[in-house]
Amino acid sequence: MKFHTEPQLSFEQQNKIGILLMNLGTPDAPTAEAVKPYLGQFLGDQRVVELPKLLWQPILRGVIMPFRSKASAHGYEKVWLNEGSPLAVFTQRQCEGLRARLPDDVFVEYAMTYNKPSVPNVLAKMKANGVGRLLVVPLYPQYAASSAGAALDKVLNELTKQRNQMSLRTVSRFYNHAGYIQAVAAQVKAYRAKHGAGDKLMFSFHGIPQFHHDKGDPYPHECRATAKLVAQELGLSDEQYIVSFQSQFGKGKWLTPSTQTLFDTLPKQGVKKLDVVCAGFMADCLETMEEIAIAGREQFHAAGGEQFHYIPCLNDNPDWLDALTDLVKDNLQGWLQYNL
Ligand SMILES: C=CC1=C(C)c2cc3[nH]c(cc4nc(cc5[nH]c(cc1n2)c(C)c5CCC(=O)O)C(CCC(=O)O)=C4C)c(C)c3C=C
Ligand SMILES: [Fe+2]
Ligand SMILES: [Fe+2]
Repeated sequence: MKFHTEPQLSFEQQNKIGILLMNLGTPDAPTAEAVKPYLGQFLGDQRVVELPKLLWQPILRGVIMPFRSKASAHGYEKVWLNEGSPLAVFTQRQCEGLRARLPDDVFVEYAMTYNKPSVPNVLAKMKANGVGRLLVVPLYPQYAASSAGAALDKVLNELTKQRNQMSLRTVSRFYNHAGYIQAVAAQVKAYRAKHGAGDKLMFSFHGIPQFHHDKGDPYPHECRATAKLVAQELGLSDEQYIVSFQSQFGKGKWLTPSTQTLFDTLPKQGVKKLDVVCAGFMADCLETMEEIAIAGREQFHAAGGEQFHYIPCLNDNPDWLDALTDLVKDNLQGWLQYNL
């Protein structure tokens, strides 16, 4: 059947408000077997790798998936928590924190763009519980087609299959939301008060291919705007902070300056004490815990750096959960007041 059968609920029971938090997704276990299908889904998405399927799929399946899944699994092993993958653990805690801060009749869930919990399954659960009005919040403050765009695609695609389509609102970005900015600034301030401030504060954001931006993806502008606002909140001058882009994938040109290049060059330019904050990641994950806090630290010290401080992501920080609640409530305007 092209369109789903609707759950057997009375007309009056089908108008609940649902909040869907979204993040990228992560493997089920830190093993090559578990990483392989996850990478296949992720890198098979044309939002992420914009190559024709016929050209890319054989390279992905034949070369990338077998080799990269082994290398990535070693990385995941180093950061895996008792409860599971950090990204999944922190996203789940954010979901619980938001649920606790909203009225009981608002249905709060999270889904992942890749792997599980999948959008089709979570939306089916929401439908069964009477959700008729949906607010989607991808947990990426800065919009990139390859992150928030890919997440929203999954929701929009599911709506094309619903017989009684949900009313839909999306928060495609919140890079300048005051509560988010203040929560990041407070996190940096608290860390520096405890451990001392470095010579520079690095804002390291996940990179994207340069051509995505050239074709209209606003992502780097939003990253720089966030960094500027946080720096202002902290009273930092332009010389006291730097914005860079990490996690380059493949051989094409990505956004610059590259975080990994700066780990090599900054000590030679006299920056011996570096503080790094990954303000574009709402949850610590492989890319922050392994690539920055472990590999980045080693690289910085090998290049002559003396002190490397990694400032954790907001994760389940209550300031951030309060800000997320405000962001959600702002975007529910009208919905909370009226039972349409
Ligand atoms: C801001 C969010 C992200 C953007 C934009 C983004 C773009 C992007 N990523 C890749 C390739 C990989 N990313 C990987 C992991 C990963 N990426 C993000 C976020 C963004 N990616 C997160 C939160 C994570 C961590 C997931 C976890 O389980 O902890 C990986 C997989 C791991 C690895 O093998 O390194 C790849 C691959 C591309 C190509 C891209 C833009 C086009
Ligand atoms: Fe990524
Ligand atoms: Fe630009």
